[in-house]
Parts: sequence; C-alpha cells; structure tokens
Amino acid sequence: MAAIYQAAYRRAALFCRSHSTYVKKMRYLNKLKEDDSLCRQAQTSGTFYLFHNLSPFLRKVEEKYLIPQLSAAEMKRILEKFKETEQWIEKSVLIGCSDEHVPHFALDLAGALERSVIEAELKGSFTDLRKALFVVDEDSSSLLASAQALLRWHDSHQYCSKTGQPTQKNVAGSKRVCHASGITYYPQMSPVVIILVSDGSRCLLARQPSFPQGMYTALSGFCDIGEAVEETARREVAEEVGLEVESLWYSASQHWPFPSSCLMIACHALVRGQQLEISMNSLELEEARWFGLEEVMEGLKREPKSAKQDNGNFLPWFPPKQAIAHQLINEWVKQQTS
Ligand SMILES: NC(=O)c1ccc[n+]([C@@H]2O[C@H](COP(=O)([O-])OP(=O)(O)OC[C@H]3O[C@@H](n4cnc5c(N)ncnc54)[C@H](O)[C@@H]3O)[C@@H](O)[C@H]2O)c1
Ligand SMILES: [Mg+2]
Repeated sequence: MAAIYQAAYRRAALFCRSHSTYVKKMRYLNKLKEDDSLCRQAQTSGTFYLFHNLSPFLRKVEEKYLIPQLSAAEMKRILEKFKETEQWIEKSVLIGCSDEHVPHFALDLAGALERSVIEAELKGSFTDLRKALFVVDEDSSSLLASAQALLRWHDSHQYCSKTGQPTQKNVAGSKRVCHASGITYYPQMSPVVIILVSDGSRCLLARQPSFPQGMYTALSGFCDIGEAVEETARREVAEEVGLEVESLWYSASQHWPFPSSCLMIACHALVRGQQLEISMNSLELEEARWFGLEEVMEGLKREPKSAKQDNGNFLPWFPPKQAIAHQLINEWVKQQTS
C-alpha cells in the first residue's frame, strides 16, 4: 500500500516540478518579447532554425528527417564565411525556448545567401513546408508550422497599411510598429471552423476540386467578421451542404499554416433527423456524401499510395494524423464503437 502512495507522491511531485518549469519558461519568453535588449542578448546564446523563402532546412539522417538547430557561433561563422553581415541575425524571430531557457529563433536567409550554398555547407536541404510537416516528428511539425507562419507574417507586413511607411519589428518579432502613425501590428491568424457532421450513425465528408484524388475531409470555413464559432459552424454547414445543425460540441484546436496561418477550431455536429438530404454547393465542393462506420474505418487505414484502383478510380482516404480533421474522424469512430 505504502508503495502505491509513494508512487502517487512521486507523480504529484513530478507534476509540480514540471508545472513550475513550464510557468518559468512562459514568463521568460514573455519577458523576451517585451524587452528588446534582453532579447538581443538572448540572440547571442540562442539556437537558430533556418528557412529559405519560407522553406525549412531539414537534414536526413538514416531514414529520419531532423531539423538542425544552429548555435549563435555557428550562425556567425556561416554569415562571415559567405561575407554577409551579422546584421542578418536581427531579422530572426523568437519561436520558443528550452526548459533550460536556451531561446530558439527562426531566420529566413533568402536575400542573404544562395539556397544551394547553405545546403552544401550544412548538408541538408530546404524543403517545402507541405512536405516537411509530414516527415518530421509531431513536436517538430508544430514548431515548423508556427515558425514559418511568423516569418511569413513579417515578410508580408513590411509597410504600414495606413501611412505606407516601413514598419519596424521588435527584436523578438512579436510585433511591428509604424513610427509615423504609432500603429502597432501583431501577428494574425484567421479563425476557421472545421465541423464533422453526423446523423448519429453516419458522418459527412466532402471533397474540394483542388484536393488530391480520393481524399475526403470534414467541412470547414473561415469565420466571417463578428461571428461566433457556433454561428460559423451553422452557416458553413448550411452553405456547403444545405443541412441544419442541431447540436454542436467542441473537440480541439490546431494552428494550420496553409494557405497562411489559420486557427482551426474543430467541432462535432449533429444534424436534424428529418432532414438528411445533402444539397451540395458545387461552387465550393466537388462531392459531399454520407460515410458509414465501416467505410470510415477502412479509409483511416488507407495510405494515399494504395488508394488508386486498377480501373483508375480512387478509394476514399482521409487527411494524415497531423491534420485536426484526422483527429475528428478518429473521435467519431471511437464514439460509434464505444
Ligand atoms: N488541418 C485540417 O485538418 C484542415 C481541414 C480542412 C481545411 N483546412 C484549412 O481550412 C481552411 C479553410 O477551409 P475552406 O477552404 O473550406 O474555407 P471556406 O469554405 O471558407 O472557403 C474558402 C474561401 O473563403 C474565402 N475567405 C474568407 N475569409 C478568408 C480568409 N481569411 N483567408 C482566405 N480565404 C478566405 C475565400 O474566398 C476562400 O476561397 C483552408 O485553408 C484549409 O487549408 C484544414
Ligand atoms: Mg469550406
């Protein structure tokens, strides 16, 4: 019995310790965002993730893709070797820190150094984010997605939209200021609601014409200005498939970097029993239909590569586990089978 209590005590102690590590880390990051001189100093002891034209730098080691972190000294060496000034470090943005408070920065070297030159020097390659996200581990993929989103935001917010004057980033890159108008700009995400509609025993999945062949996913749509999440969900389901949502419950959320920084808010929805006929909006969708449990379970197991049949048709497959749509579909299967 005593051993059980000891184990519980150890778990509780561990929780408290990790909790306080987390709190300290968040407070340190917040300080770096607010204090330019502290952040500038942190750049000299931090590590750097490299991008080129928004493509992250990856290195393949055996069968694994890793994202190398360069030390500040290594960054300095490379910039000097290729006759670039250290000023480039100023363009980096803060993307996190380790539990030991080693800050992590992301830096896009397009404009400073040729892509192939860095690739040869560091023995890796700049990889399109659409591929990179799916070959690295889960933690690395969310780090790459948010780092790229922040770099993209800075790249497209160089000028004040009111005065047309250049904006200046703070050292951490958590904001940009127009000194002519005094306006401060903060990085933005567009909220999108993704809804897995069910009638109780089937779920509704759809395709847009631009999707890879055979891929189906849950319905989704950008929030209109002024809308609550519930209103967006009801409107999108009505607009895209002509059904009325009866009840809605939240599942989880995810940052999604395509086409640029969306906050995906994932929900399950039940539609009214009497009214299950889909009336698809063919301007937005190519196909929308009900899927039974068995077909969904098979689709979850299917790899895109194995979806093509001999007759040229494609069997249904669903987004990979990195996409929140996958989680919604998985949860629905669990609800049906529990
Ligand atoms: N991670 C996932 O699991 C997952 C699954 C499905 C969709 N998504 C993402 O959700 C996003 C939205 O889905 P959708 O295409 O169904 O949306 P949607 O049904 O709202 O239609 C897209 C259209 O909305 C308009 N629009 C309105 N506000 C916009 C904004 N802020 N940015 C861009 N376009 C805007 C544009 O005309 C665009 O063509 C897509 O970018 C997609 O990548 C992610
Ligand atoms: Mg949509």
